[in-house]
Amino acid sequence: MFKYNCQNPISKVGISKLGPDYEATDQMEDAEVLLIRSANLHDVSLPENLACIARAGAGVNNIPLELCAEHGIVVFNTPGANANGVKELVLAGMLLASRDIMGGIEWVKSQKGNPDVNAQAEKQKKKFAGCEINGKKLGIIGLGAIGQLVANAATHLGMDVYGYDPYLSVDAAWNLSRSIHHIQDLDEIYRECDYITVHVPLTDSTRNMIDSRALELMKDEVVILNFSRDLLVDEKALVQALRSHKVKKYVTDFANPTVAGEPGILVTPHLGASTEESEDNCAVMAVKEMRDYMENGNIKNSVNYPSCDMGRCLAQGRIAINHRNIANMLGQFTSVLGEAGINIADLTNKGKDGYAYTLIDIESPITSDIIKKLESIEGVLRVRIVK
Ligand SMILES: NC(=O)C1=CN([C@@H]2O[C@H](COP(=O)(O)OP(=O)(O)OC[C@H]3O[C@@H](n4cnc5c(N)ncnc54)[C@H](O)[C@@H]3O)[C@@H](O)[C@H]2O)C=CC1
Ligand SMILES: O=C(O)C(=O)COP(=O)(O)O
Repeated sequence: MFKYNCQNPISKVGISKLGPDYEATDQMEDAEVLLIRSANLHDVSLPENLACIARAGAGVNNIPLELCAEHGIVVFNTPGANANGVKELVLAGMLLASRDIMGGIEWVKSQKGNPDVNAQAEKQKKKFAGCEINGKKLGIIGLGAIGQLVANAATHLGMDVYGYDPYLSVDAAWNLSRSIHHIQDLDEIYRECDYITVHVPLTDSTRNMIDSRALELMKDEVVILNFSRDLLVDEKALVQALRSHKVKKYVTDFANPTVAGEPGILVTPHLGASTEESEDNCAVMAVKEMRDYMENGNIKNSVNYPSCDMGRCLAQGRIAINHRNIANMLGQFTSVLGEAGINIADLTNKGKDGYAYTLIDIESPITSDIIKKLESIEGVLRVRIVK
């Protein structure tokens, strides 16, 4: 039986996929598995027996990834599972920024009971008029799961799309419409585009990427959309740019004291992934990844450990070892098992950056002594008996 704890509400469709071997606990410290969305785990102490964290969503800036890796805790996310939900809100954001749709709706609301509202509306409507997005240049920073959906949809809406992503995967490139201009120099996006939308993860290297220098390069009356993370934008500089009419509108999904109530800023309360479909997709994928790890030791879509797949264990037993990505680890593992007379049926070892992971199928039962020996090898972070 595995104990799991949810730090955020997780869709019932996902929870229903857990099966009888999983028991919910309200006590985070008892959990072997955490299922989360945006809960901030940077300031909490992680449970002693925590084996993995499954983030039902894309962004993992709320999780101390390095600390988790150091403790042999594998962190998963669900790439692409909520991308369509975000794409649709980005499209809505572009339209809301182009005409004063919100202002117009509010005006009509304020006319409740006015028998002359129809005639008045015809007079007032010019206040809320705007422009079309058809034919405008859209710059997309980050062409991952969301960026590529936004790019393709925008081309269908008649926009001239400029995309920038220095780490673009081959798969992502295949998915992109051929009419999208592949931009090598980010400044070109800043200089050329009427709408700029950012779809990169928040990391130390992307923090504040839209700063006062970037804002200065932009066209007058640019519209900026941020459905990624608020800290990607220097929002104090952005407010100045709005007040001086350099920026026409800022559309953001992240409420904070700098943007709340500021004229020219449209803020939604982190609604990008809050659709039934995205919530279900993310939860189902998170549960699937987590179960494959807990039950088989396999790793798919981890953000701090390498992928590793040995299928289901058909041997007598399986050991999972999380360790540093350094020389001679495998040799030491096989020596310990060999000295104990345990034959290895199968073995996989994968490394990613500073961390590595080894799965070993064995043909006889393992004892706590052998586990202790494996744990005491320099560089081993965690040993888990999967079967
Ligand atoms: N508002 C919301 O509810 C949601 C927000 N998000 C945010 O959106 C971000 C992106 O999500 P996905 O597209 O699903 O992630 P993804 O991982 O599929 O795509 C991110 C892309 O950014 C690119 N990238 C990284 N650094 C870059 C840089 N310096 N310049 C240009 N491109 C760069 C990567 O190569 C990758 O293609 C997430 O990290 C998260 O912060 C994601 C889902 C929902
Ligand atoms: O997936 C992401 O990165 C998101 O920002 C969505 O967050 P949420 O699951 O709605 O708290």
